[in-house]
Amino acid sequence: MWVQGAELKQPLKPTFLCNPLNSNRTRFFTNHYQKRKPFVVVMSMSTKSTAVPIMVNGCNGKMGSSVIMAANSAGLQILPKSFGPEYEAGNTVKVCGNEIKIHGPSERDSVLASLYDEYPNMIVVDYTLPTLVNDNADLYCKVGVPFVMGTTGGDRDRLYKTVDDSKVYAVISPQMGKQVVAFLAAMDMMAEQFPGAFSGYSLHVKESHQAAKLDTSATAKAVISCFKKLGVSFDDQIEMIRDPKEQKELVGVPDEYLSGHAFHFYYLSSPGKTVSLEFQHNVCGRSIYAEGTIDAVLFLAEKIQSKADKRIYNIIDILREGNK
Ligand SMILES: NC(=O)C1=CN([C@@H]2O[C@H](COP(=O)(O)OP(=O)(O)OC[C@H]3O[C@@H](n4cnc5c(N)ncnc54)[C@H](O)[C@@H]3O)[C@@H](O)[C@H]2O)C=CC1
Ligand SMILES: O=C(O)C1=N[C@H](C(=O)O)C[C@H](O)C1
Repeated sequence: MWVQGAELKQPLKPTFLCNPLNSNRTRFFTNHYQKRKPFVVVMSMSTKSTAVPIMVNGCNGKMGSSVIMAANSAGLQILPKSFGPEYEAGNTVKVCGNEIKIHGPSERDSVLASLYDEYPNMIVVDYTLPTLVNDNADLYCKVGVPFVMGTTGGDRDRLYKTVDDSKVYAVISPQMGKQVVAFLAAMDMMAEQFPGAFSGYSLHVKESHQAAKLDTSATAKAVISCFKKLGVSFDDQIEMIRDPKEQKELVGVPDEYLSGHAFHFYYLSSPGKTVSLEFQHNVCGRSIYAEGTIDAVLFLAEKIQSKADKRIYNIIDILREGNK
């Protein structure tokens, strides 16, 4: 990893962008990256390669296919079966050169049990739908197969309880982008260090995601909970932008990323509106999450091998251990 500083002539507004030119690298830029000299942090994806077998559920979705592409590069073994909707059951799809058979909801249990029998060191990666989170996690826990849950939504308390009760190893994170998670962790530390520091301030939050995203940003909700600990009152709705025309015109999403982006804006203002602070983290494409997911798989494989006592992890655990 290398870090290069550049003189900042305007206040720092952290903006996160995937570097579209190189899927294995990501960059932190100050705001308006096209116009200003960047303050750049470049991180290379882990080069550690191991043939951990993974089953990617939702393999032909945006995240599923990005994970498979990253898994190919990392040398993981992609198992040839995936959960999908009933109407796709029996189809074989080709994802980044891997032929994968889709299995519908009615055959999930037997397919997973026999696959786990054949590949006892397999790990499941789940990027399906918010409505499937709990049913899928229940099944992974029933069979006893470790998993990485990237899918957002569902009943999160129930999810953690199921995994905790089953003692299955899992990484659960609605945000797999390690650099975005680092920002979230910093917010959390700020909230712990300075509870109430923004007492009386009001907050407006705007998020833009591809039109197909069904739920409100889980990341925005996590950032808001930190602001609340800092004393900010937030009884407003998160402003969700799902219309591609607005995405281009209001928040400047590049055309090529209308189908896959995550832009987040947080506007804080003091009582009387004499002080304002703004934060944003903007991601184009899926590679940041796919790379974080591969790191999560490798991390989990190590934890399983070392028979770690702790069973449930998040991306902050991975960031911490990766930085030792
Ligand atoms: N944790 C993270 O960092 C990130 C999480 N996400 C979350 O991942 C999830 C998927 O996102 P995308 O890939 O963008 O969505 P997508 O719509 O492109 O993919 C969804 C996939 O689920 C599959 N699916 C539909 N019905 C199914 C069923 N009954 N059983 C199994 N699979 C079924 C679809 O065939 C498709 O492959 C969403 O919850 C999203 O919020 C997305 C990006 C990053
Ligand atoms: O669906 C997405 O795209 C994303 N979902 C996650 C969320 O809801 O926070 C992470 C990121 O925003 C992309």
